[in-house]
Amino acid sequence: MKEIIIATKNKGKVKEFEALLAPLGYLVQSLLDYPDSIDVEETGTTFEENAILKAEAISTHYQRMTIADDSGLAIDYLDGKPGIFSARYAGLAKDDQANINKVLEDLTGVDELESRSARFICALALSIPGGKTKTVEGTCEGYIAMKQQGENGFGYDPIFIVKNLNKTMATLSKEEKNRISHRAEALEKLIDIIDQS
Ligand SMILES: O=c1[nH]c(=O)c2ncn([C@@H]3O[C@H](COP(=O)(O)OP(=O)(O)OP(=O)(O)O)[C@@H](O)[C@H]3O)c2[nH]1
Ligand SMILES: [Mg+2]
Repeated sequence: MKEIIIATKNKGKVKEFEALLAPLGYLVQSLLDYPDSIDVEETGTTFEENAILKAEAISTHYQRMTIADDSGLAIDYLDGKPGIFSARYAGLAKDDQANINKVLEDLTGVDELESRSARFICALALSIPGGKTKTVEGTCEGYIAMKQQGENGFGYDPIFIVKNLNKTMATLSKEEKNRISHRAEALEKLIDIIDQS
């Protein structure tokens, strides 16, 4: 069994990585399995920089192959915000509902769906002890809904309308989300790199 650590404490991400990697024969662990793990500060200025910081710190600490995910929502009308600050947009508490409320408030009066365009971005970094860190990125295009809908997923999923599907990410089953998400796209690219190395 190939073992891999996902350098995250986000339960929503962990579930998605497990669903995507287990069928490929990976035994997935995360920082939820290591509650006393080191804290890595996200001091980078891009998703990619933050993913590298998290992946390298954890792979060095545990001497194991590690993937880190830094991701978020970029809204065109807000010049790319909340961006790398997506998890803490409404404050340090990382409260998904408070973050959703803040985005909906920020877009008050923006009534055309076309003007509410946005994308999810996911940067993944793969760090293998003694090796050179590799990075990839995936995106998922869509629009910010006028109100939230759906219970599935996590984060901003209830207000993110997936382009072409015309429904929010939180109304998709986990299999559907894992076919079209920014995370799935990035992970597909990363698996190709792992297979070649
Ligand atoms: O609706 C969503 N569907 C997604 O698929 C998704 N992916 C990311 N996000 C948002 O972006 C933040 C990441 O910030 P982030 O990469 O720093 O992660 P995090 O702080 O939650 O955990 P960690 O991995 O750093 O431990 C998250 O908290 C979410 O708010 C998403 N929202
Ligand atoms: Mg984080």
